[in-house]
Amino acid sequence: MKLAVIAHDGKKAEMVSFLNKHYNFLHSANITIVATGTTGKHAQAAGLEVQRMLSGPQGGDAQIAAQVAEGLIQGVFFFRDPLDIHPHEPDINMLMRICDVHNVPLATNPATAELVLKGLAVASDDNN
Ligand SMILES: O=C(CO)COP(=O)(O)O
Repeated sequence: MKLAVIAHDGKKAEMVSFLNKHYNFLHSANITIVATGTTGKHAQAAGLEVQRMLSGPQGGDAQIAAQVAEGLIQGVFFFRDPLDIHPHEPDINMLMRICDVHNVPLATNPATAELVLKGLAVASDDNN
């Protein structure tokens, strides 16, 4: 299973601490993590293993949306900063729309992401 993680600048620290907190589960459940460029750089600097796409404003959100549309990504954790403006707002909206079009779980804050991970843990227990 592949999960995408994306965080706006004001939320990158929260994303790294979220991933650290859940790394054992993600690793043991064989979940591959793909990230937009700078989010991925922060995660790698914290010692986490992630695949990096382009930075969000350079097309990283669009690359992740394409993988969602192709059925290659099964969940998206997108910690958005609602208090900041983003030059690539159309790409952000497009990624969220594509998740809805393809019924792919999309968590836009850590509280929802926790619940999604709990659901994945239950699903992976059921499969074992
Ligand atoms: O801008 C982003 C999401 O819209 C995130 O991109 P970065 O991880 O490259 O900062």
